[in-house]
Amino acid sequence: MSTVQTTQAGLDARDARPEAGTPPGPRDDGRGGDAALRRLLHDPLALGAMGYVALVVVVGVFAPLIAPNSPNFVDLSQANAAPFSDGDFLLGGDSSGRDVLSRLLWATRGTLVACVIVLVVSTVVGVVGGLLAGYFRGRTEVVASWIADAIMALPGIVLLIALYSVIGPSIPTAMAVFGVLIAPANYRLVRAVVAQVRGELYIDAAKVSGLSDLRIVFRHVLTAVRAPILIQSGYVLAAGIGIQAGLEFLGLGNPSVPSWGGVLEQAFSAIYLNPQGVVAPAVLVSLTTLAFVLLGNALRDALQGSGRRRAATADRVAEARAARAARPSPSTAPEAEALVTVRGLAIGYPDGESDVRAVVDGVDLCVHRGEIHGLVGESGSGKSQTAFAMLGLLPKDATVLGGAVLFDGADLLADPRAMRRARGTRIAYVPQEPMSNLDPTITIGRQLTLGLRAVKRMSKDQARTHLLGLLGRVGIADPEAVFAMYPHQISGGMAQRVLITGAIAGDPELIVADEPTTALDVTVQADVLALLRELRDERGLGMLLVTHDLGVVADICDTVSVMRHGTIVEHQEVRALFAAPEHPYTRELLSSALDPEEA
Ligand SMILES: Nc1ncnc2c1ncn2[C@@H]1O[C@H](COP(=O)(O)OP(=O)(O)OP(=O)(O)O)[C@@H](O)[C@H]1O
Repeated sequence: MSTVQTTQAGLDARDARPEAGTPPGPRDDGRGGDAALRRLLHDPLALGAMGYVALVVVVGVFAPLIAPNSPNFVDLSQANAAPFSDGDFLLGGDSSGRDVLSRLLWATRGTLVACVIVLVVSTVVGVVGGLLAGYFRGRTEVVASWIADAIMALPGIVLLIALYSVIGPSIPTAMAVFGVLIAPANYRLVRAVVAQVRGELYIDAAKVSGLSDLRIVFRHVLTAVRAPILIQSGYVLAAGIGIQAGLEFLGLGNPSVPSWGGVLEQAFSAIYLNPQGVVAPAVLVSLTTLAFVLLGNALRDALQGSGRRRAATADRVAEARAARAARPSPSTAPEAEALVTVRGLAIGYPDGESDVRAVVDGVDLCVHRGEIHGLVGESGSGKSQTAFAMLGLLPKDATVLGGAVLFDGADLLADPRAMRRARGTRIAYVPQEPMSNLDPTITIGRQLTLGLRAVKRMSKDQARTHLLGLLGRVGIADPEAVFAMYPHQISGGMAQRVLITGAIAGDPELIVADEPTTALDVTVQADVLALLRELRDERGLGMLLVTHDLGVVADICDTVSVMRHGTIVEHQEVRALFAAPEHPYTRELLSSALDPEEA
């Protein structure tokens, strides 16, 4: 593999891609940028790297004023003089008697120009290509990807040497060509981000509002690639320094123009006469490359959230937990005869740089056998987070700040093994979006069988017979046919019945259903609710039903907890709640449900 290919592979591997699912751009508001800058300015390595790069730039710009001599000034008495010897030249002289320090200072300009050329060419070619390919897809993407693959297949260093024979010693041209050679790294990065952003609903909304493709690309899509490209730039600059110094070292530069690689090559030729001579140019090239790599890393950490940030958040989590533990604690005993009891549940998420925001704060509730308990409240009140905590399905960045989920004598939050044992067999889940919870690549029968056999010892045939019976029970007219179908071949209502089949297949005692009818049309909603009620009656199941719909609560629930801003404001039997709501928020909720104009 050539040097350029190696560099390119390195650029790809270092991968400045945003974390999966979170293209930074569209979510970057001004505050995000400010927070990233603050993080950068608090990172000592980043500060050191930025300080060093700033120094190099200043030296490059003011080289004529700073350098003690002109780069081609000769003092033969200083030929091959060692650095810091008694002569006039601080870093000694090269084999022609020229001042090494002055040559290095003057060469900084050429190096900076070379870096800018590589950066501009690789960014313009890569970003434009990636934007076009990722946004328009189809033939544009096929052609652009073919060109990118072809460029990546070129033996870069050989090409640059061959170029020398055609254009002569022109480092700017060679660096422009090098920019094109590494542009595919930017192209791939941008194309991947754009392909992801393109599917977002706000892009569809922009199209519908009549914005032209060009404006959508510049206003919405380009912002999404800003951060990854910025991160990649550090690595591109580092690669540019290495390649420029390499070409000069091979003697492919203009000998009359001073360069770091040229000084290194001269020192290397005279290594037996003046071994220390190689140190200064080698250190300069290495330090500058290192500074750009560190800057790239620091930008990545600052823009994507760093370990320091996580550590700071961990401190705040510990503080929040300690503060909660210090409060007078409610009972930690399970409710008498309850199937599951939630006590003082508190869940937090990182907020800003180092804070933790509680989104569920001291929730108490319980569900008995044969009871359907509704958890109702406005959007964002913390209903789903409560349900996810009971299932051990909280997202990675969520933190349990306190509380317990007591089930069969164990606290499922404190005992992950008990949670694993209970989930799928004794506690099951019915999700909101039936279609997105079925794997489109395998048949309904296969995924139901896989799920069932993961929790129950059964042969494939036994599982099939059991599942076909259940599919019939949940109202699927032709279970055999549906068993062999893929998810896209069935309707949303059927998909929800399939998921309910999966939930009851392990014979659970508790079902947690998160808005199980929200994604369905009204008649199918009624059928699914009736099915859940029948299953409760038949099997004596306990059910926690998360919903924002008071109609659903009135239709199916026995008891209800009303949630607002992460806490339960009222707990009642359903009839009592509708007849005499106690909390002002419940009254507000009921009146807006009865009067849709107000809602
Ligand atoms: N991954 C996350 N990171 C940060 N905050 C989150 C995350 N997931 C949820 N939240 C926050 O937690 C709060 C409660 O969310 P939750 O999904 O439980 O609301 P909900 O009551 O179920 O509402 P909805 O019916 O709209 O889903 C919200 O303020 C939400 O912004």
